[in-house]
Amino acid sequence: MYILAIDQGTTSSRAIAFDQAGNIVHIAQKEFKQYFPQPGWVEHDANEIWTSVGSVIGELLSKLTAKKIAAIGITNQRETTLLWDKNTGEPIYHAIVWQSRQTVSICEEWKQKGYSDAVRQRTGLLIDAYFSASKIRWILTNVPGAKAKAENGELLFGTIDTWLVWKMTRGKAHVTDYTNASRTMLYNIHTLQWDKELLSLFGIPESILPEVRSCSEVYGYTTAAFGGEEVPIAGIAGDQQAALFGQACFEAGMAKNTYGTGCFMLMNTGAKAVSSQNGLLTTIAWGIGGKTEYALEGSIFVAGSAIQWLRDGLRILQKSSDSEKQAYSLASNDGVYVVPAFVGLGTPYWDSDTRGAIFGLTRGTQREHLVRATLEAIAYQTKDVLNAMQQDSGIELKNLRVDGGAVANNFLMQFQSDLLGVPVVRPVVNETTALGAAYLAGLATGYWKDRNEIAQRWQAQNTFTPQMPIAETTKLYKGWQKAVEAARLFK
Ligand SMILES: Nc1ncnc2c1ncn2[C@@H]1O[C@H](COP(=O)(O)OP(=O)(O)O)[C@@H](O)[C@H]1O
Ligand SMILES: O=P(O)(O)OC[C@H](O)CO
Repeated sequence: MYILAIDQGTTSSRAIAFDQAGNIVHIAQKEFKQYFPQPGWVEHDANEIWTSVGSVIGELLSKLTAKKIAAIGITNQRETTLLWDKNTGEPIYHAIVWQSRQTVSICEEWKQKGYSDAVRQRTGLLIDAYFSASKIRWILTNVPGAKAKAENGELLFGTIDTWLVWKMTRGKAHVTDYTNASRTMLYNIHTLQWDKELLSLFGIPESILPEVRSCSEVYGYTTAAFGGEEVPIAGIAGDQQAALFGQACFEAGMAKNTYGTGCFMLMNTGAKAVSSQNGLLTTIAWGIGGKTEYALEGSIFVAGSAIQWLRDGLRILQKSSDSEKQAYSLASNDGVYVVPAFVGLGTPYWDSDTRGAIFGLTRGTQREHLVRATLEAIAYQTKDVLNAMQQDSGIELKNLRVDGGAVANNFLMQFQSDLLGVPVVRPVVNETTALGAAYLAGLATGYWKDRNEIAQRWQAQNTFTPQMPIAETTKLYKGWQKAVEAARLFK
């Protein structure tokens, strides 16, 4: 028997079957369309997401058969917001993606009305277009008839986990989990309830919200998509929390960084919700068996997507992986810095208006410099986040567990370790997000016994240790800080 994880990410959907040892048995992946209706807006068609998920599940079932699947775990791009008609099941607007900036003015208004403290204290977040609340508000305001339908109880809201479970159970379950709820800006992470006061301030009716459940329990059973097999859907977590779980960061003080489209560093803070003074988010790591654990999170909006920009925008790379060789072809960045603030800056700046910039160009600058500087920017942004994290938690990081598409890049990993001054550890199974979701589903159904069993299975594939003299990394990092400061002046 296997556990099936569905990882519904920003650019692609994956289905992965894991065996008892936590190894990948089969994997299927499908990209889907990104919509950019206006500058700074990012949207998805939720039906296309569902089709892509159906297609990867179908591909896997053609190899495995549904009878061999013991349970399903779901993990998803977080915050991305969808409203659909309860009766017809049709979305009333595209899903507004986490990266999208179309609700910046709504957030500005909420800040001016003085809601920031309440939001921070109750949800652990800051008011930003990143989170679901302003996206819901935008749809209710801008889609004709949406407000009336919502008030009549005819609309349902969901992040993508909710949409997938609803589709897979044919509308029987309208649920989410603590981690996804904690990214809506509507959920009180201390009392574990939708916050009625925030809902009323934001004009969002509670009737559209899903029921919030733990991360590891049976929410419902599949129907048609599995050839009629009733397979339990038994784990849900937002992708960054799932990766923290898949990396077996079970002790307070353990942290992981995922290098995908963006970069997300989460540190487990145990039963304590640590509030940040340095632009980090306080969020739910997971809630299992009546116990809630928390995390501090630093969110970097542009990481791997800056490499995609080099490839598809500037067209100076053929493949993302070519970036490693090009970076290594230079002995240094020769003073060139790229600030990839394409959709503003997240932690610790939370600055929606700054845009990308390049500094330090000379007549001798070559494309390799841009490639190297872009990779370095991913590592510098991670250092910004870790500095904030160490200050807020008072914890000195012992090592950083890493995962995501861009960790294949050895230049990036080595530079990251040099810059942070701690070992950077890449695990054998890089699909930690899916693995985390599989573990949550497997724990709920007795496929795995407990977390100890999982922690023992975690294995390092490669450890990068600091090599560069501290004087050099200090100088490089100062250059980055100057570059960010200068980029922020240009608005
Ligand atoms: N060798 C590499 N070097 C640098 N970046 C890479 C490399 N391979 C993949 N990437 C980047 O990693 C990202 C894909 O990672 P993935 O974890 O699949 O992202 P997501 O889950 O956000 O869709 C892409 O943005 C891509 O540019
Ligand atoms: O789909 P990813 O891996 O880019 O992750 C997106 C994050 O969940 C956004 O908060």
